[in-house]
Amino acid sequence: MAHLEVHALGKRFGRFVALEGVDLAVERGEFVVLLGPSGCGKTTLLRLIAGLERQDQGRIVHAGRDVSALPPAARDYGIVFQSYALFPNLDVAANVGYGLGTGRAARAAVQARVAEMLQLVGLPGIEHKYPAQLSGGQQQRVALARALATRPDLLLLDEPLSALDAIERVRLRGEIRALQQRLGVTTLMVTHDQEEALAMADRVVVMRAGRLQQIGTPEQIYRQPHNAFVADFIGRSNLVEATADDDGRLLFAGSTLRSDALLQPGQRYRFSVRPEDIRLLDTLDTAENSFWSRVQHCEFLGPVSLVTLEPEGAPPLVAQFSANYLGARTLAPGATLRIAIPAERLLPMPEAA
Ligand SMILES: Nc1ncnc2c1ncn2[C@@H]1O[C@H](COP(=O)(O)OP(=O)(O)OP(=O)(O)O)[C@@H](O)[C@H]1O
Repeated sequence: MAHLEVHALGKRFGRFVALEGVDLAVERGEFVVLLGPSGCGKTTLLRLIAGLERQDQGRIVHAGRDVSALPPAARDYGIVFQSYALFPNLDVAANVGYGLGTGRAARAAVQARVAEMLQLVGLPGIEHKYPAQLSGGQQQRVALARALATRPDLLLLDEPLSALDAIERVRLRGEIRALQQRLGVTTLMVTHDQEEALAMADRVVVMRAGRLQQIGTPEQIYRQPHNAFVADFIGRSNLVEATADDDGRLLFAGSTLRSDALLQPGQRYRFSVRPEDIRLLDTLDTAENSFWSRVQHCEFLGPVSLVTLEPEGAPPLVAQFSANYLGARTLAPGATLRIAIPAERLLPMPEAA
């Protein structure tokens, strides 16, 4: 049995179906990220697990206990929200110690635990500051300290980084991941930022319109997307359509391309091709899977360039070439290039889940 299990969970708001048939199993100590576009239901799923919202269908089992009908206080989790939900009129010590009990007897233990938690999140000695005196990143570290102070068995993070600036976001995501690994606390985080999800998660759950699309490691989600939605949502991707000939090779841009997959003659296929998987060849190179393309547009981004290519008789493709890879070559609009897509990168997309 997994540490946290969600079975056939469903939630409606009036006639709107926010979640439908959601099944999820999170192992002890795992960091699982719920990822999807705005409105796909990821926050609703987190709130159901927290007991802040009640499901219409299905069950939630945490550490072998059915918590589906329990109020939030009877469940065993700590939570961090997007906006710094600290009490503005309480100092940091009182915020972090909030759930730790009161009374004279507990005082010394609470003080020690607060100090330990602040040390843990890299902010020792700020007990007497008030939230308004802290930066956004510091406030989220304090919120994290508060969420973990009671030694919860589950940590729930609802877009904890999205209100921070880009540099602080990257720094704090590394800190949260390191802390989670050190404590071994089972964690579920919501984000709409795919880079954040890939960087932090053991497994990513991709959601769309209230349904799960794919669950897998960051590598699986990126390299073997189950459908076009996942391929497009995670990273950039070109959708290439081509028909297999009698030999199971693809007719594309005046060339025949080989795929590592077994293709049925006469059948039309869709492939997701990552921009970084497109190769730029020397003009005279007639390597396997190569074809001509005209440069429509080149976007210089520093370490990489994004180049929009027009293969003959096919929709445009976006390729990504690193500065090192391009060397001294400049890709002027209108230039004709020899391009290749490796056979192992031409794997047909299964249809929508
Ligand atoms: N209390 C509510 N009453 C009515 N509709 C709601 C309520 N909460 C959420 N919804 C709707 O349910 C859908 C899913 O909301 P949810 O907040 O789970 O999405 P999300 O994937 O977290 O998106 P976002 O990143 O924008 O928060 C949205 O269309 C939202 O408008």
